[in-house]
Amino acid sequence: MHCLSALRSTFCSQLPTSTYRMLLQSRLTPGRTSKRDLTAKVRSQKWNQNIRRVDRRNTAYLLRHTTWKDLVELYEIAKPFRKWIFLGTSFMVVSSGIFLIIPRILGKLIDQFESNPGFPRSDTEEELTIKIAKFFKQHPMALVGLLAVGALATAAKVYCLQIAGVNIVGSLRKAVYSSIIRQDMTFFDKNMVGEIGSRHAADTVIVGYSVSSSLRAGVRAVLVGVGSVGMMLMTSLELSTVSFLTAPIVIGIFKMFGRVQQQCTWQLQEVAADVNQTALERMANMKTVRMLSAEQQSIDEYCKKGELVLDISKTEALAKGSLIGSFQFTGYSAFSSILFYGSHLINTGHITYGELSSFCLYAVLAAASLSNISGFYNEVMKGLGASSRLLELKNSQPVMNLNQGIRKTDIQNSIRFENVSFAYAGRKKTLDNISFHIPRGKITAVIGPSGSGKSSIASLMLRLYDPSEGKITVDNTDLRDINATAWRHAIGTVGQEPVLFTCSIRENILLGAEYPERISQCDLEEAAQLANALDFIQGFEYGFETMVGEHGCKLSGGQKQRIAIARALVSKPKILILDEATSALDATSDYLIRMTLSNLLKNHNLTVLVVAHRLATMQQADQVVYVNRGRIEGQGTFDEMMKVQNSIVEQEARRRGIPMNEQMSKVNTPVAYGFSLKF
Ligand SMILES: Nc1ncnc2c1ncn2[C@@H]1O[C@H](COP(=O)(O)OP(=O)(O)OP(=O)(O)O)[C@@H](O)[C@H]1O
Repeated sequence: MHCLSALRSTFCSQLPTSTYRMLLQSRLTPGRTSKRDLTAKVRSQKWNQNIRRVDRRNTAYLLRHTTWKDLVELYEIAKPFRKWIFLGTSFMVVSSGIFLIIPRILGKLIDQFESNPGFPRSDTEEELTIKIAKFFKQHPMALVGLLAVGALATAAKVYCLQIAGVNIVGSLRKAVYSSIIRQDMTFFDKNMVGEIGSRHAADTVIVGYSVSSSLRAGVRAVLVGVGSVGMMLMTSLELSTVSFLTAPIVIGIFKMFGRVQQQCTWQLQEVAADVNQTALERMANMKTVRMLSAEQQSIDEYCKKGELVLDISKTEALAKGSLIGSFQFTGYSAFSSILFYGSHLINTGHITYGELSSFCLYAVLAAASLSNISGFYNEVMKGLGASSRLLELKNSQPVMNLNQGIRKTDIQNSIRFENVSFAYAGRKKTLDNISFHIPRGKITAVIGPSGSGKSSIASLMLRLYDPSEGKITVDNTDLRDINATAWRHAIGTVGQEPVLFTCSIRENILLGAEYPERISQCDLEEAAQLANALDFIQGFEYGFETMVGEHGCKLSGGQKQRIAIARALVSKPKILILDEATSALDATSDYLIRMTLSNLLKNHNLTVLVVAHRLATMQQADQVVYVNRGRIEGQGTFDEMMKVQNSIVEQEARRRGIPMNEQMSKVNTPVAYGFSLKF
């Protein structure tokens, strides 16, 4: 459970995957119709009237995706644990065998104790069970011993199959998580992280339940069911015929109500994932909900979706109730018929009291098995549906292989964007035929209005996405041919908003290292010192071991930012990508961060791409690239850009409402950094 909740929190914390990818924790489907769409359609319909139609769609979807290939694949995952499965099944055969023979022996014992006129009917009836019954009559403790062996075999069976189940689900969960974390960024653009997370968590629980409890109960039910029916036939053919007459009725009832129940259960899983997603999203962004006073709105939305769950649950409960009620009616009717007809057979000397008793016990066992088999069928189908979705996630192949290609960790000359165009999935071109170069050891500032494509350029340089057209080269090697993992490790990245994970400061900083185990305390402190973070970290009671809270909520904005900078620097990268934040920090934090980066850029001969929002940053750059609506509209040094009539830099300043002369005069004072522009 602990592991599960950890996974759930990993998934559902809604941390941007691009950040995670940038930090290269990827060491470790193409999108389909969103379930949200399905839910929206379902909501817009009157459930009680249309449930069959909607459910069929869903069932069709699930069954279409449940193939024998899935079973084969599940078997492959289960293969390493076949020893446990074999042991468990063997113990199951032993325990089922013992408990199947007991009613027959008890029947014979009853006949031995009773002065039964029909017992034994002939010498040939000195069958094995009679001999065993006689033995147990003389040695009653042996019967207790046999029962104890049966119980021990049952306990061993449960243990072995549970271990097998837990291991199989663990392997499946790991495989699916590894696959999700390696997907292309497009996958996360198309799919809602909360929904994938809750599906991953919920589906693995369902598969886990199916392969451990349900499968165990199901196989036992089949064994006991077949055995009981066999024993019923052996005990009395006439009574068996009466009992089996009820079978078509039971099957009919199961078909009628069982299917509706099954469909409702599947539908519930879909809707529950959506409700879960809504709740998690709001809870993860509580500050924003509070600031917008959107509490009531959030509750209303949650309740609205909850009503849908209630609607489906009502139908499910009705089907379930009808199923159980009908089973009970049929069962008791069949049992009464057996007793009536059985007493008639005793009177006519066809069977003995003991045989009627055995038969009744076997009939109860058979009925219980039938009910367990139907439950087993439901659970297995549910498990197959869930596993097919998990396998779909597991087998989804990302276009970009993270660990293939040339390992490049530095540049000799430059990075070049050559006629690069790029569009996000389902969007128009974000970047349109852009060409520029980022020389080694120089600072390149990309400027431009909001939404013009600056951060997208940074994403392409990090190889979070590949260009749709044109190419990016690193010393004449196409970036597509370069090992993405190694390349990203070579680049220190500070994003627009600092993203911290729910762990200690040390762990957050080490996320930036390719080999965290090789980073010494000295390296860690050096990175923190460079990022101007060492003083405040050492001021905390637990220093580097201080937990930062969810999304770093226990730290100030400036502290988060500086830890993010330390994380970018801990591996001593030669290339830096800095995306200036557009929201304001307090002037002092802003100044500290600015000075930190300024010193870093001056003294470390780094190749830097900075998405700049402030003039001070632009002024520090060796070249400035102006992007507007996805096109490059100006390029040159800061001074060159300033000389241009109605210069772009001036336009930028004016657009931001900053008088040029005032801005330039204050460029090196703390006040200059307080107006909004920062890393
Ligand atoms: N993951 C995404 N999926 C789809 N569209 C996206 C995605 N990220 C950005 N966009 C779109 O691409 C365009 C450029 O976005 P980008 O973030 O590169 O702009 P920007 O210049 O960095 O903006 P800002 O200065 O406001 O940060 C915008 O229209 C944006 O809506």
